[in-house]
Amino acid sequence: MMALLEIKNVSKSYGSGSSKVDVLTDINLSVNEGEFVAIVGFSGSGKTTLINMISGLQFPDKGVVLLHGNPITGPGPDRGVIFQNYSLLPWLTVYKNIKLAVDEVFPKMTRKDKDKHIKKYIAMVNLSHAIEKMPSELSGGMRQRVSVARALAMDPEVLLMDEPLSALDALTRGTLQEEIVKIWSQDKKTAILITNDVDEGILMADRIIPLTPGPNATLGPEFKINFERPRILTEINRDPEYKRLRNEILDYLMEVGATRRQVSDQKYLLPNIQPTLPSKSLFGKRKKLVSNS
Ligand SMILES: Nc1ncnc2c1ncn2[C@@H]1O[C@H](COP(=O)(O)OP(=O)(O)OP(=O)(O)O)[C@@H](O)[C@H]1O
Repeated sequence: MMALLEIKNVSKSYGSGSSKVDVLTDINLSVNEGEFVAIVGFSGSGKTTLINMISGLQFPDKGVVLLHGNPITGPGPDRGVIFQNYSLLPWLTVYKNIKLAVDEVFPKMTRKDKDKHIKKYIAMVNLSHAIEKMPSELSGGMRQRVSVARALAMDPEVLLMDEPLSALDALTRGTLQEEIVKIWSQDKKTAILITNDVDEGILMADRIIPLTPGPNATLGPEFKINFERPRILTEINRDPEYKRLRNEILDYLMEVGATRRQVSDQKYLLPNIQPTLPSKSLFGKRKKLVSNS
């Protein structure tokens, strides 16, 4: 069987000359239709870069990313992305944020069907009561749910999730984890989840693949997650196999993390430089350098 998605010998760097950083090196991954794969890794190791190359927002320097055997040339409705930062349009209601995406993917759908379709996904993430609200009137968890509903309403073949739940409180996070898995299994989607949370990976995925720390981050050995579905967190928490697996993955991550630190400690001596911020006084209120989207 041909894999739905194939990443072959992919490498990606940023910058050039002496400031060149080799972020990802020789990434190989093959994902079958209907699979749920979680990639866990350290912050800054290149997880977002990897997901961007699958979604078609960025391209490899070396190697290829194939979908159904064809190289990915850009973003497409076959891949739905759920980002970490919601990315909703602030001037549109919940309904209209989702409608905008649905209009784009299903231009021929009748108004009535479209309305039904949009409302179905809003109900699925339990936001029917907030359908006419603006993003500014919603909590972070609710915004993230809109973003989940929007990605699902586009009915993509592959669901790409870039730490979609990391900004949420534990309770909301747990609910959304369950909702995403439920929809994935009902709608027979293929899912790739990027996360820094091993427990999240164990709860949701069929396989966990670690991304080693950068630079030159690469995918490590895979860990199969064989717990029956539906998985109930409180139940698998008590399973000795859960503890064993969790420790095995964490041990692996710590080991590659520690090795990497040793290597980089020897290699680079970082100069002790304080950044100069464009503020009036060094001790005054810091100016906000980047605005949140
Ligand atoms: N456009 C860019 N130009 C230069 N360097 C970049 C660019 N984008 C990312 N990087 C660098 O590449 C590395 C990997 O970034 P990336 O965002 O893919 O990592 P990540 O694992 O998703 O990080 P995090 O977990 O913090 O979100 C980082 O060191 C980052 O500083």
